[in-house]
Amino acid sequence: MDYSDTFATTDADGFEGVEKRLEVAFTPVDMESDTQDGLRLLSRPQISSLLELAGCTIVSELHNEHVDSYILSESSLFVYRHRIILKTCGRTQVLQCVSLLLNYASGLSLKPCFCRYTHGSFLFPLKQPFPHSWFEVEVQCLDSFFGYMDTEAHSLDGEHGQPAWYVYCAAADGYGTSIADHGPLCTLEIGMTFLSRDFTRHFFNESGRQTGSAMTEVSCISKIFPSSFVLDDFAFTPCGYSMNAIDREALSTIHVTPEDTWSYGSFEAVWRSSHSLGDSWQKLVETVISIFRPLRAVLSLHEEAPSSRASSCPNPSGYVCNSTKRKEMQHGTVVTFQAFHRSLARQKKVKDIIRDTTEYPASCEALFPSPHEHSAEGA
Ligand SMILES: C[S@@+](CC[C@H](N)C(=O)[O-])C[C@H]1O[C@@H](n2cnc3c(N)ncnc32)[C@H](O)[C@@H]1O
Repeated sequence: MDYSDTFATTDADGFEGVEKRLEVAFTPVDMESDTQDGLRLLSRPQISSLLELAGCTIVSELHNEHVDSYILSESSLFVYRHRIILKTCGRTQVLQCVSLLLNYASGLSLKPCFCRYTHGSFLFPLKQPFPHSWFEVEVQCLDSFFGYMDTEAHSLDGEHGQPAWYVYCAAADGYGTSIADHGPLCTLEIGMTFLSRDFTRHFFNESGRQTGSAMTEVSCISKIFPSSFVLDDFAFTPCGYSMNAIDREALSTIHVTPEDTWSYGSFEAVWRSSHSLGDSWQKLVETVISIFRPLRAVLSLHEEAPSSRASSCPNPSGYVCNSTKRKEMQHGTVVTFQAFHRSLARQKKVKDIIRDTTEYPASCEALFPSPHEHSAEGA
């Protein structure tokens, strides 16, 4: 089928789907000043001011007893009692809001104890605004806020030695030992480029009448989540899709940029696990990749309670792994990075690959690592 008449684009210069992800964890200045709600006491005007500095706005929201979840014009925001995760794409300037965030947190008697900043290789790096075109400059900017902690920055190589994943971490003294108290977190991020057209065709909405939930169903994204997750999905006009899903403290977020020339999709999941993960997250990766069917995918797993054995993902079916890196961070957490590409054996023609109609998995119920076995302490 020829889709050329169906597809539209929103930006003749190309949309940068690759997100910049900033996570900051806080601790009370002293025990007396600790509150039940912590960062969740930030007012809507305060949140809007932070987002304005980054260059985005709220388009939808969802709340439960642990987390406030927002879909943004450019990706997502999650606010927990002691942790904030802000993920933005396009030409947003996520680091521009750090100063104000620390200010607001200080007003709530909270001080930062951990920061992690990550992103994949941008599709259009030189179109990124300051300080995002160069990782070294981003690191300088982050150090200006968090440099008094233990910091480290790494570029992890993908195919042909090209940097493919960037990670910056800052941790206050004692953060490593406090992980057991706050409950170790696992964060899985997958970035996928050149998505199958059979997948991306579901995310065009020129009439503005398509709903996010219809896109979630028809694309099979709904199959990723057990029924315990509450989904908030949003269809952009004329194209594009974002979704946040929450289940108690666990979160997941998916974003799709479907435009042909710069198609990009991302999947993220954050959950608590003080136990060995088994192979649940690996099955989840297989499922996500079988639904998005990208030509290339990069994966990062950040474990606060790393298992003694290396946690890497076996090749999803039809894919080859061309890079696996494991980095032990100073404060005891571990990042595993992997890069995959579609197997050459299946690459008859790029045209055939992007039109491939591989069957979707029947159901992915119960693959998602369960957050229920862990404490209900705020993240
Ligand atoms: C849904 S957002 C999410 C991008 C995300 N980081 C990803 O993984 O692709 C981007 C998509 O929505 C489209 N879009 C439409 N209106 C938009 C808007 N007002 N702001 C940002 N993106 C918009 C973009 O062209 C693009 O296809």
